[in-house]
Amino acid sequence: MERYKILEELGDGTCGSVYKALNIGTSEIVAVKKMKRKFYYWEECVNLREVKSLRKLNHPNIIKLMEIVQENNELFFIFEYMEHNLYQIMKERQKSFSEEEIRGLMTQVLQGLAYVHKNGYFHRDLKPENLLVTNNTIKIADFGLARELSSMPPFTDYVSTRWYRAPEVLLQSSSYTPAIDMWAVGAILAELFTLCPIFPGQSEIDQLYKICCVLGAPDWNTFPGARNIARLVDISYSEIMPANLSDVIPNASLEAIDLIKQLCSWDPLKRPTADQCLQHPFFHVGKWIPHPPGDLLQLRLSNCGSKPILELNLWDYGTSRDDCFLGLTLAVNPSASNLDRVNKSQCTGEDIMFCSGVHDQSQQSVFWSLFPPDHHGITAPVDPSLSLSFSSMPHSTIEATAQSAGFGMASLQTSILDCPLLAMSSPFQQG
Ligand SMILES: Nc1ncnc2c1ncn2[C@@H]1O[C@H](COP(=O)(O)OP(=O)(O)OP(=O)(O)O)[C@@H](O)[C@H]1O
Repeated sequence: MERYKILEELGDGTCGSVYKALNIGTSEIVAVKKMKRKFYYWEECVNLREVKSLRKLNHPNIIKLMEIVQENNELFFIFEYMEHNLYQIMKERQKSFSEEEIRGLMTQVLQGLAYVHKNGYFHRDLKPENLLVTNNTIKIADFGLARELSSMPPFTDYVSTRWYRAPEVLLQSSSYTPAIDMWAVGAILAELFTLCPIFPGQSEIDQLYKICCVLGAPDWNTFPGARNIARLVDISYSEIMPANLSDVIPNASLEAIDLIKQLCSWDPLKRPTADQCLQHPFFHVGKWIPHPPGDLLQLRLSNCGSKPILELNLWDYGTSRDDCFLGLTLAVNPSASNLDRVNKSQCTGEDIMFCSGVHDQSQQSVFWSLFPPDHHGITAPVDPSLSLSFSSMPHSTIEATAQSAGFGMASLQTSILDCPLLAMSSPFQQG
């Protein structure tokens, strides 16, 4: 270990203490986990769950185990270093994450988790402290409790931190599945919105009670073979009514609420897998438009304070000649102050608020513009303040920075119809 210079302690966990360290030879910053128990034989070391699982798992969203050092009956894991963990980030944050940020984080967690599950493991201790973050990258860490799917139940040993512990674990079911990780994902997703744990139980019984307060009592038959079912029976006698999840997480969209509901299902069989989650509409409402080579397709609405954020996915318009020649004009009635700001800051006299080419070849471009409703002959519909029309417009060179992008017309309509200020009105007109 003389190759490493310990710089500071990062965390003190159940199994080990973690330090930030410098690899003197390479000048690389690493995280060193010094295991608390002694290891006398190399076989003992390589048989550790953390070693067995991490040696097999290689994914951009899973923390990389770089080296294992056994020295003087002590065992050290050398990991790639990450600057923060999600718990610290949430604790220090003053305002909640935007849904776009949450989508970005959760997509990565789910991709990492899907990979873990596909490779025959489940993590069993997912919690914000075990999600490590550097810049915008998040990685799953602490595979100390990871378990091979093929290992035989019953899994009776300690599993997962209480607040993120699935009901079947609290009730000591005879077997656990990767669905226990999906429960934790649901609880973490909810917490990303509110910055508070959704089920902050103070004991195992209180944990079940807190879950009942949000979800209501479960079906008795959900947990056959659960050794602690009496715990739930006691609680359920108090006839707790389920809460409205939208009241518990008021800043979450309906899509997010639906995903959290599915993930936090009492019944493990009803929870979606990590792959299924990634297909959920929550991840497809406002996805980023991938930047085409050589161009930035950017629509900055939220920075101007306009509501709602309108997002269009150009890929929904296909690549056929007709599609590409179609200029998409989006006419919205933003608030006057927003409009002023945008016009002054970006458009210098033009009424086009935002637009962007896709490729350099103008004939291949699809672009959109955002107009105040009464300019250039585009009149606002009688009542609703949004209209959409297609027209062939000259290609503008005004550039805007991409803030968000991307959903198809179907979801645009849905969100618009949900919002009284933005009922969809005028029909599409092909120019
Ligand atoms: N690669 C890393 N880079 C930076 N910090 C890390 C890294 N690995 C772990 N940490 C920090 O150390 C803390 C403890 O690490 P870890 O969870 O691996 O230890 P543990 O003993 O298994 O803990 P637990 O009691 O949660 O099981 C983490 O919450 C994290 O803040």
